[in-house]
Amino acid sequence: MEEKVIVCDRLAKRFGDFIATNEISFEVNKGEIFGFLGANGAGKTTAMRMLCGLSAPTSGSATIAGYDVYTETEKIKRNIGYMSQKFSLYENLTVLENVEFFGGIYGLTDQDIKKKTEELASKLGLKGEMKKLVGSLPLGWKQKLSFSVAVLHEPKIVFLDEPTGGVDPVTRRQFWDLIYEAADRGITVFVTTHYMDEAEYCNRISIMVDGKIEVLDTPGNLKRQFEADSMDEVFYQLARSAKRADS
Ligand SMILES: Nc1ncnc2c1ncn2[C@@H]1O[C@H](COP(=O)(O)OP(=O)(O)OP(=O)(O)O)[C@@H](O)[C@H]1O
Repeated sequence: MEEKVIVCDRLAKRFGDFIATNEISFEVNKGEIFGFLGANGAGKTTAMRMLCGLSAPTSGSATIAGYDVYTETEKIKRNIGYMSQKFSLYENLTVLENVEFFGGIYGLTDQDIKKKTEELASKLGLKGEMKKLVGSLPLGWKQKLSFSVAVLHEPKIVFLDEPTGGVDPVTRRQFWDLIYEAADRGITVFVTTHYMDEAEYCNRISIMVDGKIEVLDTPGNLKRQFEADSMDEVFYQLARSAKRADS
């Protein structure tokens, strides 16, 4: 049987009278790449914050790597990696200093950090750049580095919140090669994106509209269901029914 690393049942979050995430239910398997899509304001970030143990749900249940989102948030944090477009690396530290810093935060030994640093430098082709400030690197490199740092401690799940904003499809494709490698090692990838080429790369995707998950399936099945040639078309058909003002 497939190992379920995310199990979410009628998970909801209210802000006063407003229901940001409305009873969402789904499961994600070990090593799966799960795309979490929705228009602006659909409730993705709110849901992801609950799954990462950063915000208590109003109702429903969820376990992440077997740990409860109400009572075991510290254990959740130790077993996940997280990368977002907004928060990632320290721009005013060198590549090496960033890797050492996050390795330390994640509790890696000095020996592990050294080994991981060498692996990362060679895999990303950054051997000559380790002493450069992260701020001086092109955006695509920063994103790849940021992802590599988010999985430095081999977490069970890595959460990626719009990880590839602002780069071209070729650079996104290179980023996705890293995602596939991580998934092959058994790391589960939970990713939000607005780019439909990325949606096509996921094993399964859910699409949220106004706080609810409207559909959840493989990209191929969704295209068949909506008689669409692309995920763009599927997304458009669903998102145009959204009521929320900022969608
Ligand atoms: N702390 C809060 N208090 C009140 N309303 C909130 C709060 N956080 C989020 N919301 C509202 O909940 C809704 C969902 O927001 P959320 O950020 O989860 O959407 P999203 O799908 O991640 O959108 P985006 O793609 O723009 O990041 C929005 O209407 C937002 O204004």
